Amino acid sequence: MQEGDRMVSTRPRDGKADPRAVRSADALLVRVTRASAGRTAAILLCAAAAAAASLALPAVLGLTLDLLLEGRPGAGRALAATVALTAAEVALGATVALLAGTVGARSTAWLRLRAIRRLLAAPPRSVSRFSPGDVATRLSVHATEAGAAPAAAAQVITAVLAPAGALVALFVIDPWIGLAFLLGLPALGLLLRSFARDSSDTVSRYQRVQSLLATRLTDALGGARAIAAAGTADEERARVLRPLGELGTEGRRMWSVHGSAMARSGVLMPLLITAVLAVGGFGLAEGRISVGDLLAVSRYAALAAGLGAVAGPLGALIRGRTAARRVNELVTVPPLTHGRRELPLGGTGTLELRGVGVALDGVWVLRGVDLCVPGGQTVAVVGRSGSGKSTLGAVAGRLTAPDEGEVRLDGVPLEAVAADVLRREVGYAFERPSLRGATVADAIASGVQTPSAERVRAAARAAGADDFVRALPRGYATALEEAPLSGGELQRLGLARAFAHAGRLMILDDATSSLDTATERQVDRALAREVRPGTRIVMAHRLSTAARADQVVWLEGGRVRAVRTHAELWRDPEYRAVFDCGDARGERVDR
Ligand SMILES: Nc1ncnc2c1ncn2[C@@H]1O[C@H](COP(=O)(O)OP(=O)(O)OP(=O)(O)O)[C@@H](O)[C@H]1O
Repeated sequence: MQEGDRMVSTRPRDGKADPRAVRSADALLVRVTRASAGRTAAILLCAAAAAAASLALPAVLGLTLDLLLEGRPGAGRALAATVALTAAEVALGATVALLAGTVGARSTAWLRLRAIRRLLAAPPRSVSRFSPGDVATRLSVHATEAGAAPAAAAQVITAVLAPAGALVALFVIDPWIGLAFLLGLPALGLLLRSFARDSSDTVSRYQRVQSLLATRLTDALGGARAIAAAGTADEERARVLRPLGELGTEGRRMWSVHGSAMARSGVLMPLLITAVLAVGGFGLAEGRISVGDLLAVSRYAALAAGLGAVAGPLGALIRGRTAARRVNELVTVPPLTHGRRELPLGGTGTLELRGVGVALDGVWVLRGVDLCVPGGQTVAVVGRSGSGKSTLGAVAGRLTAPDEGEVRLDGVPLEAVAADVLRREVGYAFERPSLRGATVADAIASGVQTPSAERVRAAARAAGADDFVRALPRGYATALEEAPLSGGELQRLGLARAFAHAGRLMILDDATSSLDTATERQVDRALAREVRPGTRIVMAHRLSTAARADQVVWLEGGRVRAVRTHAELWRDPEYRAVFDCGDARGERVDR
């Protein structure tokens, strides 16, 4: 395994959502809403006040008309009230839009932060089921949609308030008019229900295809060199773009659900308003209502018909809930747990594995591993590709937790050790290190503790990196992205970082594979003389590394086949075959 390994693409499940996943995602939305509770409450209040203003407006307008027609006093004041209510409606509407934007942005940031924290706290093997493209889509597009859900929920509630109030007003003006409107409501209810159901399904499929596209694109970008070398750019482009057809289909389906709901409500609502106005006309003819009342009825009917407009925020809420499920999958990745214990002072790094097993994707890749590495020893872990060397390295330093058994360092179970103590005392170097920091010096220094500039240089010298770093345009102060690094130089910087933070246990996972033999030996000597002494676990494919180690752990199919010195093991042709030296009996060991 390498640091910054490419993650395996997941193929998200299709079809109906698991009810537990829906409940868990809804709980996440409740938590995100609580985080912006004040602003969300302000949206509700302002929108409720805007609804109240729109409800009062037709009554005041009708009264103004009646006063003007009948020449009664007070028409001026009624007109002023009309203007004030209109202004309040506009101002409150603008405030709601502003608050909804702010709540959306804050909620999105909240969700992203939680998801990123959890991804970084989880063991790499749990995170590996999400590809980088999938994670990027969930954190960008889907977090934004989920972040818009709290404001959309508030808007759905308030979008119902004004129509409900308008319906009451219609009944107050004339029960027959109210009844006429009420008769059309079941059709509207059915329409909204079918919109919510169809919309949720299509949105879920659309979001899945979005992730698939991003996954394929990032996979292709990551493997650009291999694609160019293989001359398969056209096939790759076709592979990346293949889901576009499905995206288009799902997109069209999504908008056709939306459009047909709009069209149906577009027919239903004018019909309802016409029916209401007809009944109002009879009421006027029969003297049950005044001309001003009829004007108010026409406005209230339009307001009540605005119930159809709830489809907008309802659609945003549905998209947000579906997107929250995808973000929630990141937020609920089980974290790697840590304890609070210190390691014994002066411990030499004795490592014990007792009955350790690790299962990946339901398959045991390491099983029944019993090992005891005395403090200060260097142990080489050898075995064919896929035999479990990296997994053993990961479990030995609690980058991952074992599924069975226990790992102890200086007698303390690793799961009981505090996270900062663990990362201070257990260091890693990988085949392809992922460097962090603004400059080359920062990259070497990055870790739970910041070593001095002198220690950074000493570590770089020990790792054989000092010469090429000093040859860079600004030496150690060269910006990391401006430092042209070969594979071997990158590895040496990764080693330098591990050396600068050396604790009682250091795990070198194929960390010297790109170094030439002379440099590797020089690094090995410096590691013995200039770096803090401790236990070293070295995953190796090279004969020379195994030969120099105090002991060799020979892995085969996830089990320990033997633990002996290299010289002892060398007599076994099957061991020699691991190094492709099956016939090399008596071959000089490169020490
Ligand atoms: N994230 C993962 N999900 C599922 N299986 C995995 C995962 N990572 C590794 N494996 C499998 O676990 C087994 C052990 O892998 P591991 O990387 O430990 O082997 P290795 O001996 O270090 O191999 P190599 O020498 O090629 O680096 C392999 O069969 C591999 O396919």
